[in-house]
Amino acid sequence: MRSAVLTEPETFEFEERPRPEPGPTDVLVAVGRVGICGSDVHYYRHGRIGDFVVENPLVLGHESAGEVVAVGADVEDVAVGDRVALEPGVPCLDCDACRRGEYNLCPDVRFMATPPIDGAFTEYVAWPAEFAYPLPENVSTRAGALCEPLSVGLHAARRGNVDVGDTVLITGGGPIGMLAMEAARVAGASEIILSDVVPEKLERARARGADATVDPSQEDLVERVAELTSADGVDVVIEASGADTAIRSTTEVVRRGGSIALVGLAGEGEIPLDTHDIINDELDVHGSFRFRNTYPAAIDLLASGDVDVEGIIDFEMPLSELTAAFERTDDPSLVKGMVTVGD
Ligand SMILES: NC(=O)c1ccc[n+]([C@@H]2O[C@H](COP(=O)([O-])OP(=O)(O)OC[C@H]3O[C@@H](n4cnc5c(N)ncnc54)[C@H](O)[C@@H]3O)[C@@H](O)[C@H]2O)c1
Ligand SMILES: C[C@@H](O)[C@H](N)C(=O)O
Repeated sequence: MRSAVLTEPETFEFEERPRPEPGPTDVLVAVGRVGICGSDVHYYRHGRIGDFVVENPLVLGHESAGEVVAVGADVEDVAVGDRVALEPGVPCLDCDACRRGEYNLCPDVRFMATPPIDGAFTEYVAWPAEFAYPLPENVSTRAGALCEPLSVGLHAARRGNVDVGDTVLITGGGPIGMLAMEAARVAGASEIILSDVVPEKLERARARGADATVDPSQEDLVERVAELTSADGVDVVIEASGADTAIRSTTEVVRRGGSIALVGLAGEGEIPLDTHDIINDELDVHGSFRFRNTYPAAIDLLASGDVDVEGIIDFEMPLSELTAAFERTDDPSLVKGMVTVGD
């Protein structure tokens, strides 16, 4: 099979590799669509993200879906011919975190495209059947691939305790912010404000249902949110930009007793937050790391049409043009690039 392998920063080489053999509890999937995530681009540019260093050639891509072409002897719930979305993180299911149900916090998780685990920019992937979710007929393979960033958004909305009638501010209108917006809406938010510094992203957010948008490079975010909320502040902030200024402002734009979900990763982890605000205003500040138990909900929401993920896709390019596809994601006005594999 043909695999696109990151051999050094900014270099993909196409290698012929043996098609993987599914183990007894695995499915073999002919990959159909793979989204390009910011973390893929970061590995492509820099060869590392923090302590995760690409030391050996690595296949990137962790937002994937495709068709099952073989199943292991013990697989019962997934069949050849099923189209499936692949959940990219496979935890040990035996440690304390896994036993608590917080499997996204498993220290031994094997996560696609996180060194040394290969991802999905390749023709076939063998993956545990438990983490391959069949897609109903009315959910496309490309939507299935985006169950992954949708899951990040769903988990963030859960971590932020978004409730019916809430006003929610989402800072950052990249794929995660856009899909956190979908998640907040289905969780019951009645008003959603989205901030970004790129005008096209704000336009896109309004077209996708944001009630108001703010460009913090042009206007004061705290003042604008105060205007929009009659000075109370929002019930929930989902921080999905990773920008220092946006992270700092979370405690100022949220109402007393409100909640903050921090998703965006800043260049440096240490960012001052006003602890007096957090204490005096009884703010709930939650980290939001990847996701857990979200794929079934993501697929149901796609099947019912309650959320849209395909509308964030700006372009599709074939695996053979992977370098050009990665280069294209540099355009700040674009939200999501998608790679087609196979037919
Ligand atoms: N916690 C997790 O599990 C998790 C998972 C996926 C991504 N992430 C992180 O979430 C963040 C968002 O991911 P993405 O893929 O959407 O990234 P992205 O870079 O595509 O989007 C970030 C957006 O924030 C905007 N932005 C920049 N400065 C801003 C500011 N001051 N205020 C508001 N918006 C601003 C950018 O214009 C961009 O549209 C990244 O930091 C990423 O590393 C975290
Ligand atoms: C969750 C996933 O999308 C993210 N890029 C990560 O590697 O953690």
